[in-house]
This record gives sequence, C-alpha cells and structure tokens, in this order.
Amino acid sequence: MHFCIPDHLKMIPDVPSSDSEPRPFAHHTDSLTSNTPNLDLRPTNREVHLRIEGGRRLHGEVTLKASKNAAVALLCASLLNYGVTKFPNFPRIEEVTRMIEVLESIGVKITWWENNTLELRRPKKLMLENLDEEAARKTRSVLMLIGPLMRDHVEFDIPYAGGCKLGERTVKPHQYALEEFGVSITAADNRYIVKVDKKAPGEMTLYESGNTVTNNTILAAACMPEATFIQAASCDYMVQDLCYFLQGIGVEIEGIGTPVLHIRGLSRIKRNIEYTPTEDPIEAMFFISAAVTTDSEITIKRVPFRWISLELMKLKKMGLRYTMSSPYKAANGYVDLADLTIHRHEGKLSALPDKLHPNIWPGLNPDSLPYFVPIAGVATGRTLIHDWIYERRAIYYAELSKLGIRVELLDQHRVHVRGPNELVKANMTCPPALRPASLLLIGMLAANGMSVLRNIYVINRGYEDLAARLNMLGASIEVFS
Ligand SMILES: CC(=O)N[C@H]1[C@@H](OP(=O)(O)OP(=O)(O)OC[C@H]2O[C@@H](n3ccc(=O)[nH]c3=O)[C@H](O)[C@@H]2O)O[C@H](CO)[C@@H](O)[C@@H]1O
Ligand SMILES: C=C(OP(=O)(O)O)C(=O)O
Repeated sequence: MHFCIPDHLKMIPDVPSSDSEPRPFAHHTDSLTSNTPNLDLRPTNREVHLRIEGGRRLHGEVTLKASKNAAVALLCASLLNYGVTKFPNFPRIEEVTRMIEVLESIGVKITWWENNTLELRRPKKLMLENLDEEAARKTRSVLMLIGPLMRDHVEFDIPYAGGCKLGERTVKPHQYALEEFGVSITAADNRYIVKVDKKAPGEMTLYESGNTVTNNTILAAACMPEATFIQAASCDYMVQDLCYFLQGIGVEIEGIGTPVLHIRGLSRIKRNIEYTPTEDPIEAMFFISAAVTTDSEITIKRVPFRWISLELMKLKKMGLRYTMSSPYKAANGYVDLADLTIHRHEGKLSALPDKLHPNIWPGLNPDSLPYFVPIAGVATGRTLIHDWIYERRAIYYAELSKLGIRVELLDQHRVHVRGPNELVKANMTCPPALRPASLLLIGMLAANGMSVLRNIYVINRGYEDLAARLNMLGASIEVFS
C-alpha cells in the first residue's frame, strides 16, 4: 500500500494562512450564499440576514433538533443499505441539504415526509460520475463517502471537502485509516482519487481520535465481513448515533461510547430501517449560552445531558443554577434525555480560576467551548479559554469585542475574557465558521438596541430555523434578504 500525495496537497487549506496570497484549493468554500430562513430548502442565491432587537429576556421552552454532525454521518451510512432507510426527525439544515444534493446527484432517491422524516433509497448502481461538485465542496462530510463507497467501487474520486474555515484541517487521519482497508488516496486537480484493493485490517489504531475519521473507519469496517478492532476511536455523540444506526442494519458493534470498537460488518446489507437520530448536545449549548448571556430563564427540552455533563459541571461551578427533569429515552431507545431549565443568574456568575479547554468526549466538547465565550463575558472576573483543537477558531472569538465583551487574543489558540460587560449593538457579518458565527447572534440577543447580522448561511448549516425558535422564546428577530 502506498500514498503518493505531494506534500503541499496533504492538508485541506480551508483558510489561507497568515499570508494573504490565495493558496491552492483555498477557494472552494468561499461563496456560501445559498440559503433560506425557513423550511423551504431549495437553494437560492440570496444572502439572508438577521435584524435583532436585543436586550430582551428570553422565556418559555424550546425543543432540540437532531445534530448536524450525526445527520451527515447517517446520510453517508445510508449508502450501505440496499433497503429503504428512513430517518424521522431529521434536521432540515443547509448541511443536510448539501449532502442530499450530493446523494441525489449520484442516483439516490430522497423524499421528505411529514415529521421531518427523510427517506432514502439507493439505486443498485451509483452514478458517481454525476456527483454534484458544487454541493460537495461546501461540506467536509463528503469525506465520509469514501468509507461506504469502497465497498462496491474500485476507483472513484471526490472533490476536496469544505466545511467551517477554522485553519488547516488535516485529512491524513482519513488516509491512514482507510489505507488499512486497502484504500489508496492521491490528490490531483482539487480532488481525491481513491483506489481500492480491499483487505481486512484486523486490528488498527487511528492516527487521531477525530470524529469524522472515526465514522469513516466505522463505515469501512461495516463493509467487511471480517472483524475489525479500532483503537483510539472517538466516542463522541455523532459516533454513537452512527453506531446505533449501523446495529439496526445488522452490523455487529461492541464498545460504543468507548475508544475501542470491535466491528463485524456485512458484505451486503438490505434492510428496511427507521432510525431517529438523537437530539443535538451542541444545540443545547447554544440555547444555554443564549439564556445565560441574556440572563434569562428557559427550559430546553430533550437534552442528551450526558453528552454535555462536563459543560454543565463547569457552569455549576461558575454559579449557574439549573434544574433537570427525570431522564427519559430518546426516540431511538438508546440515549437518556432530560428537560433542562436554566435559571436566571442575576449577575452572580464568577469566572472559573482554571482554564477552559476542549477534549475528546467525555471531555468538554470542542464545539461546546465557543459557547463559554459570551458566558464568560457576563461572569465576574477573567476567564482563560484555550481552544487548542483548531488552528484559527479562537481568532473569531475576538469579534465579540465589537459587541462590548472584553476579549483579548493572547495567541491564535487562547483568549482572556473579562467580565461582566454591558453588551452593545453592532452591525456585523458572519465569519465563515458555524459556532463562532452563532456567538455573534447570542451577543446581539443580549445587546440593547437593533443589531444586524449579515449572511447567516453558515449558521443555517448547522441549526434549523433559529430565528423563529428564538422568537418563540421572546426574542425579536427579523429575517431579511
Ligand atoms: C461533521 C462533524 O462531525 N464535524 C465535527 C468533527 O469534525 P472533524 O472530525 O472533521 O474534525 P477534524 O478532523 O478537522 O478535527 C478537528 C481538529 O482537531 C484536531 N484533532 C482531532 C482529534 C485528535 O485526537 N487530535 C487532534 O488534534 C485535528 O487535527 C483538527 O485540527 O469534529 C470537530 C471536533 O470535535 C467538530 O468541531 C466538528 O463539528
Ligand atoms: C466545525 C464544524 O463543522 P464541520 O466539521 O462541518 O466543518 C462545526 O460543526 O462546528
């Protein structure tokens, strides 16, 4: 097995680094402009913006949707199944729409039914030559097509992946993992050329415990009738959701929720399956952060609380009061949920003396961390936030200073946030990264007066109908284009 990837092509340079010269392939996620504010998911070329009359307290209840990150993995996994796959309560978000465009372009028949149930029927033969490149380049999740496609295809290519612009994001872990299954990946002309000479890896270790690489590896292992042991797997929520679905179509998996997975797949799968993805722990963090930053009391329904248990503990130590209902099961029957009420803090939160940093689950989720920035902005004292995971995400946190939060960028990974602050209105454009963009929305909800947030495509990539759902909680947000 060999890779022949030239050094300069080994990473996806999704953001030109400190030099301002365009870098090769840096353009492919630039024009994220098609969006709609509601459930009409036909692509348009209009940019959509928000006008937010801030400074209102939120109140009432909001119910979580399923996560982007499980949804995209499940869409890729549906290719393994020649039967009918149905996903009730599927999130109607831009990222899902892009992946649907990709799957439809290669021949998958896809229908939305009521209750946001998405039905997928793959054809006998996929038309990979018709793959919708424009849609594919807007998401990083297309990388997870390689795992399922290697089952039936000996050679194919996929365009370079996009996703949030958070600095360089390596694809080497995907290459090294799939190499174990006899897959070679080379890069040329903005695409990955994939050649398959299938073999069973037996025991293997992941180069990084990343989420999408773990899912890609699981999908590859699910195609193999032989047993695969995967060490250093991510055991985060989207991996667990994928595993539960795969069990439903007959793949044997042991070790779900741990870093060691034992998988025995099937060379052909034909089952009619209905699997409901779990509610999104990161959307829960969005609403928690919105409640705390606006000093509001709200109830967030259907929270997969064990996936954010460390986040809740940190908040408790900052002085936040919250109450939780008795646990109950998610619709898929696996994950425990609870209704979480965040109580008003009335300005009594304190900064934690120790740094906040993300880790692989059960650590503090990398996508939860950003939501502590506005929270730290209303707590008394100085908080150190260390975002080691991405090369350039912390830089976006400094944008919150335009809304009156004192954020000092110490280096590209660390910020000091000093609080409490009186937030002020602003007119801003979303940065090209989902969680950092949604922080601006949270800040604007808390800032007195009329703020404008421009081009919210990136927020709609991951969250469904946020403006309407926040308005149900008493916010005043107008969507305009
Ligand atoms: C579709 C999906 O599920 N996307 C999520 C997934 O992206 P995804 O799994 O694609 O994340 P990446 O592979 O880009 O990893 C994120 C960053 O963490 C670094 N890294 C990761 C694992 C590790 O053990 N060591 C390490 O250093 C990587 O080098 C990279 O810089 O995980 C990210 C990190 O939780 C989340 O922000 C994304 O929302
Ligand atoms: C980084 C993220 O997404 P993606 O992996 O799709 O770029 C995110 O969801 O915060």
